[in-house]
Amino acid sequence: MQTFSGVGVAPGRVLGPVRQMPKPVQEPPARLDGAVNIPADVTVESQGQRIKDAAKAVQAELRARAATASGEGKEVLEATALMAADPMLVKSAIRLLSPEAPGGARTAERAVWEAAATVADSLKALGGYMAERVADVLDVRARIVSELRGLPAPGIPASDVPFILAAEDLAPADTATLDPAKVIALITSSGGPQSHTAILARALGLPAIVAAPGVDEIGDGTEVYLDGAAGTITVDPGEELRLAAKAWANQASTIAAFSGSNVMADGFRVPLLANVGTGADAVKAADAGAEGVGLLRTEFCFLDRDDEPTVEEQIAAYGAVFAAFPGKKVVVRTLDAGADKPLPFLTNADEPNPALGVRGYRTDLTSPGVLERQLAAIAAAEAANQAEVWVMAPMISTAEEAAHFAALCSAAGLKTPGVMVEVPSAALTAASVLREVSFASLGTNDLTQYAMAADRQLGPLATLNDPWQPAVLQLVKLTADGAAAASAGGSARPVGVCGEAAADPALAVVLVGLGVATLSMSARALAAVSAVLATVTVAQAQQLATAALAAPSASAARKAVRAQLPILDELGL
Ligand SMILES: C=C(OP(=O)(O)O)C(=O)O
Ligand SMILES: [Mg+2]
Repeated sequence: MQTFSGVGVAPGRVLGPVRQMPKPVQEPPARLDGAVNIPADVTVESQGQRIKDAAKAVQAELRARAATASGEGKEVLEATALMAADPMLVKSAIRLLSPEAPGGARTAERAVWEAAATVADSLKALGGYMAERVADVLDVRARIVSELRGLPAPGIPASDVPFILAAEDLAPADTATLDPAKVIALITSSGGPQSHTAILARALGLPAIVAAPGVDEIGDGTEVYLDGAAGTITVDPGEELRLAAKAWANQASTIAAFSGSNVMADGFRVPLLANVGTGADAVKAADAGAEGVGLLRTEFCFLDRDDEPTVEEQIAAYGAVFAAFPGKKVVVRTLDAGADKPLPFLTNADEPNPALGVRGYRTDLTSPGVLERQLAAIAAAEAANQAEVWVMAPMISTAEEAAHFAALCSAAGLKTPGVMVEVPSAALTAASVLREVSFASLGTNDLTQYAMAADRQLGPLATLNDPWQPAVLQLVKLTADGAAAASAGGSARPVGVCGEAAADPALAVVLVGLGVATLSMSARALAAVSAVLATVTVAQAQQLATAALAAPSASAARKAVRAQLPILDELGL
């Protein structure tokens, strides 16, 4: 039995066939020249026919998928299918094959590439609804070029049977097309525990393993067993593992749904909130019992566009989230563009070191006005809804930045300003940072990458990029202690956690023991985290936190804490 190992980022034991995520389509070389001789049997006519056939094949494939889809997905597939055989696109591609075309003859692939780029540019220039179709044109282009090359279509593979999706890594945009009814687990050769694959897996409740070298080479259709807690993948599993997967499926359904009010064994309340990116996520989170939203990733509302959303568009997007939580807390994070979440209208793609670049709150330096307009939109959406809105800035490094952000919030009429603590300098100076604002939320994903100087997206660094690292836990403690000092004699400055650490039930116990007041996670994790917190008192959580802080390594900390929480094994977590 061949095995692969990586970093388990979402628990679960499942068995199924692997499907590989096709590699992104590469741009075809610019044009035919002396180096690429056209074989004698290749004529403009034969190339033109190839383009027509490829466009038709893509259309047929999309139509077939639309026939089995429903709702919004069906509409999108139908619209894309129409675009695939659009005579305008096919005709202008064929025109570019001719030696008389401006710039000379092109290969069929290149002609499609350029023709679609021209269509995309004109749609963009039209703006509004038309501009929103640009992504569809580029999707169709990638599909036709893949068809011409005889390669699998880009994007998450279509399949009639449930499968385990294997990839090098997944991008935030892949979220939209991933059907959790078909994809039963995720395995990637790259990415770390805080990568978007990991975040996506937890959001969808899918078992997942990242940073497992070689899994992007497993053949399509190969049956594998994976254990998301252990981080192992076994090819051609035997009967024993088949039974283990079955047992897990039975056990997983025994965790009680979250009641909507998280209480520890001694009656202490630690509100469990949800991380969301859109109004649809917020509705799901409210249904799952979330006590509010601890992180609204506003950039997730605008990932598919390259211009700044208007204030009206923003009001609608935030309002949809607020409407799902009347009377409850919703913490909005202002745009966190840059590094792993590039937004073309805010970030410079040529930065040599994007994680240390102009990202998050720092984009206010290079694109003044965007933050003020966003705060105005948040305030307007708040006025139109009943949610209790808190606002925080990502990537705050100093007390001065915190004070500036608080002043901007106050000018916009937003009463509860806060900061994300995800840069070690903010944790180290938490008392002065928190004197400037009303609350803090620990972004343990970035705090870990910056504390350990390990890019959160890099597979080989996944062991460093682990929020159980005692250095990260020290920074969490410093933040909680600093907030307590800033609050002394005045109003309380609560510290929450909204990084992925909060979704790990064992680590959630440690975080509470370190003084964290609220935990925010993907809605899928609420039930498991609540079930585990219900078995410990605050005093026990503090003892476990002390043990974790004293451990010599992340794995020793995890092991020491897990050994004291028998409920984890009982629930298969
Ligand atoms: C919650 C966080 O933000 P993001 O993952 O969106 O960077 C974090 O850094 O922990
Ligand atoms: Mg972050």
